[in-house]
Amino acid sequence: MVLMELDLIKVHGSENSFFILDETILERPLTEAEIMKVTTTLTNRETGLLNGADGILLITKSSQPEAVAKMRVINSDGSEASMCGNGLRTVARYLAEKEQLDYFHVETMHANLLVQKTTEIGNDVATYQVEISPVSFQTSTLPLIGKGETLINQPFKELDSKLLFSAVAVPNPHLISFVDHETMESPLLEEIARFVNGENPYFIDGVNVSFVEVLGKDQIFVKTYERGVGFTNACGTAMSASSLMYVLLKEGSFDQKIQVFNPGGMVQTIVHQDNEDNYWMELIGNATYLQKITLSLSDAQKGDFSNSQLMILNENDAYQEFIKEAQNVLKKN
Ligand SMILES: N[C@@H](CCC[C@H](N)C(=O)O)C(=O)O
Repeated sequence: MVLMELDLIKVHGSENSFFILDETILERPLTEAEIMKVTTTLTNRETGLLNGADGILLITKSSQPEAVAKMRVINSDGSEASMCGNGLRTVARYLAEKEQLDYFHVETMHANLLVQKTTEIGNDVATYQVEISPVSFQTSTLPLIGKGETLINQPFKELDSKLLFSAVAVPNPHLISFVDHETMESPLLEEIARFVNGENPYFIDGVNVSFVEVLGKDQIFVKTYERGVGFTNACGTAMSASSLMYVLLKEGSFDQKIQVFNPGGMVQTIVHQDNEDNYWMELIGNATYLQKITLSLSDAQKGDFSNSQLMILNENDAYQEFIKEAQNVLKKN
């Protein structure tokens, strides 16, 4: 029997890390069971490939005439998410280079999103700009049960007695609270996130939970505990949703660049509102390749990486340099 080979690229967007797996170049599509097994095995932080990752970004054929391909997002626990902002930047780069395009649509679970190559955010840092939409404040879209039609900057006493929370789908579900520095550093985010991602009566499908600290005019810091993963260095949809809340609730403005710092670096966002009162965001940041890996499907499922072929790419030094400079700018302000 001929073994089916998988070509993977380990990538990161703000150190939110993934394996890109292009199913369109395989001999046959993977079964759902294979996708689940490969994801949980490769991404495991202790036993996975190259210290694991936060998920798999699966590229499949699109059924939509305007889209170049479809991106599926599989969290490290094997659950499927509707969107991934940091991941979409890296998929945009992969498809841009494969198809020789600079500006195109990628199909995601709920929308075809516009992506484009853009001016480098730092020296030699491949940078992509992606659309984050559709946005909904209807609690039924997250879903969030028992808290009315919307929850925007309101108390949620079952989670905390003092904080105010906003629930927004972009379209994956986010729960956001603006906090002070001391609260940001406390164990509260993890406690709340574990509760709403375990058996609970409110978020029956779980939710990504973020604390946001305002650092200055158009500068925020966002830390996220992701549904299906746990703490990640950054979550692109969370940073976009947090930017929207910053514009709606704090001193941010529409159509203005916001710098969003996160434990893995920094991105830029722009929040827009159209004539029909719909919101959408642009997320701008790195799309960094770390390694290219070839291994058989059966080894990927077994977690045997001894026969895998590895090519290390030298892009991360430029990214680390960019982070150093971004943090210096922050210190000076
Ligand atoms: N890290 C991603 C979001 C990935 C999906 C999320 N864990 C979910 O289940 O909704 C991002 O950059 O947006």
